[in-house]
Amino acid sequence: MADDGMLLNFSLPESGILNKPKFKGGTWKDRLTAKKAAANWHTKATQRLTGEVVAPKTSTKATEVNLTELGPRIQSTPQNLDYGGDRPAKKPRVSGDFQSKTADETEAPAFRPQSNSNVSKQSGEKQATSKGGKQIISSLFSYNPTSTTKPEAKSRDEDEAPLEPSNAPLTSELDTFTSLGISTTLATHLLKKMDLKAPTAIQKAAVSQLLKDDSDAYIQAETGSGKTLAYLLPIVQRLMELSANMKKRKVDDAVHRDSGLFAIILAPTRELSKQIAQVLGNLLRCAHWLVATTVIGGEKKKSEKARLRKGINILVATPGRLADHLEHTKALDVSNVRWLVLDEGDRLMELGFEEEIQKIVGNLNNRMKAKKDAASAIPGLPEKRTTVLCSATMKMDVERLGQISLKDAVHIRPDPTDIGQDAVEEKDGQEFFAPAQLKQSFAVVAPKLRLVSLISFLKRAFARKGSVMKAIVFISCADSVDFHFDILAGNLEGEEEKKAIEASEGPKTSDDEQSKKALKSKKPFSQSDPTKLTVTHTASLILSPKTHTVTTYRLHGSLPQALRTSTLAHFTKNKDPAVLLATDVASRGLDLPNVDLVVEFDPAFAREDHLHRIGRTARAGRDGRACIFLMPGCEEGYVDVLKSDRKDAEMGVSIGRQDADEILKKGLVTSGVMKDRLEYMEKATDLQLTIERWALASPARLEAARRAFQSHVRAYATHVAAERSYFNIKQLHLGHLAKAFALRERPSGMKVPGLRTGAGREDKRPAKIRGQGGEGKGASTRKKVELDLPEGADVEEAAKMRKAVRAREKFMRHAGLASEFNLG
Ligand SMILES: Nc1ncnc2c1ncn2[C@@H]1O[C@H](COP(=O)(O)OP(=O)(O)OP(=O)(O)O)[C@@H](O)[C@H]1O
Repeated sequence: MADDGMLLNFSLPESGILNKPKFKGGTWKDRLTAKKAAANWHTKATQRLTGEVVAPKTSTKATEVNLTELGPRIQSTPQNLDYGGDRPAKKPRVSGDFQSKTADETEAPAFRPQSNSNVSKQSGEKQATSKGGKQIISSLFSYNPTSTTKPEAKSRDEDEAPLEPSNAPLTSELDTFTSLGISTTLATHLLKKMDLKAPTAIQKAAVSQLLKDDSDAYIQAETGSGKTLAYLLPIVQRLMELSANMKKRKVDDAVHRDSGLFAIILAPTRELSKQIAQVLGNLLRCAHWLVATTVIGGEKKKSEKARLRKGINILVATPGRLADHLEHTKALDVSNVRWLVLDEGDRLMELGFEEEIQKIVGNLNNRMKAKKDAASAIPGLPEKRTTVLCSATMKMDVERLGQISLKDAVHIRPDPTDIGQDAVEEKDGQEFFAPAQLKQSFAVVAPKLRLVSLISFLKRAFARKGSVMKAIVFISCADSVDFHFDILAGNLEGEEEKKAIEASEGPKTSDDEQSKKALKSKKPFSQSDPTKLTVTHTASLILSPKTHTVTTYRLHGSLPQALRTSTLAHFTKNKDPAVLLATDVASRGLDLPNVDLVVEFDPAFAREDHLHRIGRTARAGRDGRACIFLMPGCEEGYVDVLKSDRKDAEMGVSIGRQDADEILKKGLVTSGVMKDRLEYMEKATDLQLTIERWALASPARLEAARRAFQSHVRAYATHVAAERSYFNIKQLHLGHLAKAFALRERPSGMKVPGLRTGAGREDKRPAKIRGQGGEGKGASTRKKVELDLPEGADVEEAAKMRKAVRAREKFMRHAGLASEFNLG
């Protein structure tokens, strides 16, 4: 089969499986090692077949590898993890150490499907020779750690009816927009032009409060509950009233673009800012004399300045860019600003925008005071400015941010009776949950099986047209997004590509071939090397079933802004099935239609981020599914965090659980009938080997795979301290993980030139200087990222958390993520 010499030993040896094989070839050391491995396997198989119980050893002696730039020494074999249960310290075997062997001469059973799959999983790792470099080719199904969790008896079934939604519009006849104080004109516009019949619970609470008085407010509600309109509606309503008053008093015709800037909305990402501006634009169609615009960077400042000069009433901005304009754009007069909204306030804080926000607030205060002194305020304009903070998740940072910009803020939350729930018992005021109707599950997948399991999972999800229209897969870093995009994009080149598709689907009929040909013709990029950053979407050969095409997309902060925008727009408009591979740039606030599945392939760095990620589905009362991939061992402890997402946990609603075996069977054995019980292993192995060969075939791809692996490990080291017991880098089996990046080399020897530093960013200056806000001079004065310290956290814990945040910040810069959040 393979030119890499991998032998898949599917048939039972004639001498019987319990007879010891003979060892030939290689050096005496290799023969001895192989003999020992086979003897060990032989003993275990005998014990199992004779019913003898083998007590698993819980620890393995770790072999340490020093992965450059990772900081702490990381062990290639994790501590305290049961990798096969009875294995002595494993010395990685390297194919280059062997002399060339024929398939017949290869003895250690790498992948040995037998009647007892447990036995096959205990079989030894296998090495093979390759022309040239040293390679480790391990079997996918051997030495995998065993899971520590069991499916719960009362788990929510996939096909079960969803629970009552908690973020849907209200259904009572009494709950109308007009009953909240919204004018008939605006309410009619909402109904007729935006198809919004009734407010959601948070809109009901926020609109009535913000129309009633000018107190600062903190709006907190689940993801997808309509918070954007919850703050936009009262602002637009108040401005429409102001305009009507001016007309009545004959002060002026009405409010127009030169009347002044009345409201500023700040958001942490450009994508979110654009989305808010779009909702606002739709709203303002019924008040065309009000003008809104965005200043978010990513385009020439000159054109932003020109728009500001023309006059605007509402501004949507990212903090860095706004601070910059406040300093350098004279035309920007903020003396009339009476509403300041900080959307995703906790994120703004977390990414170190505190200084910019302080600068902005200070500037607004000064200009407002100066204007008052000049007694030239517009009649009817509120005396004081209202600051509104909006987020689905609340942390200490947000409260700190509140202290600098919010005074005696009213905490606005949905009335529990409106969302069919009892009042939530608050623990330190920090309770936030996933939407009730969201079906959550977790997949326990060993590191080696991650890549094939992801492909299988997505194949299964998109198998039936209409079952999943759109999915988002969250990946920790941009390099890894690119690597997985290249694979899903079907960029496996010619024969290999065909083999991978066949491996994952079985042989094709001529009709199938035709449909695949049609798919191929859609491919817009070169087949030879990793796709260029200019390609962000393409038909996915590997995911597309015979009946329809699945398009794969990628999105991360290292892409040029114009491309980020066009990619999202394309994904949004695409009416056919599509999957978006994205970093956390897509986790906050984005309202992408028809997303019915979120996959957290890499768990989020913190629970709050996880809630925002899964909140991209199950929005505004619609159904949705979310699945998180966890590795066997300590990561499975994260299920407790998943349980804490649910208000209904006490009602016995549990989180569904899937195993890699199940995922592979469902995704790869598409005929529905397995030829034998181990067919899925064969298919998974073929798929994995094809991808490995594809990666090996080009130095550029290999480098991309290495880069992805290293960035992934770096990212892994940046989980918040509070969750590091689940995501413990010392427990990470780097060798096994490397396989999920199609690598056949030791992590310790890996050299990755040119790790991503934010390529594709328009602003190439260092993050420090970019921190000045675009046209900055000198070094940044940005403060260190502040922490989400729980009350009573001790000094040691605080230090740990600080370190984690710093590491995360450093990683973000390294991985080009800083630009995702416009840290400059
Ligand atoms: N009253 C309503 N009736 C029906 N749909 C609504 C209503 N209000 C908002 N929506 C829709 O709900 C979806 C989510 O709204 P929005 O993006 O404002 O949620 P959010 O609470 O800000 O979410 P996140 O926390 O993820 O940012 C949007 O598609 C929006 O059009």
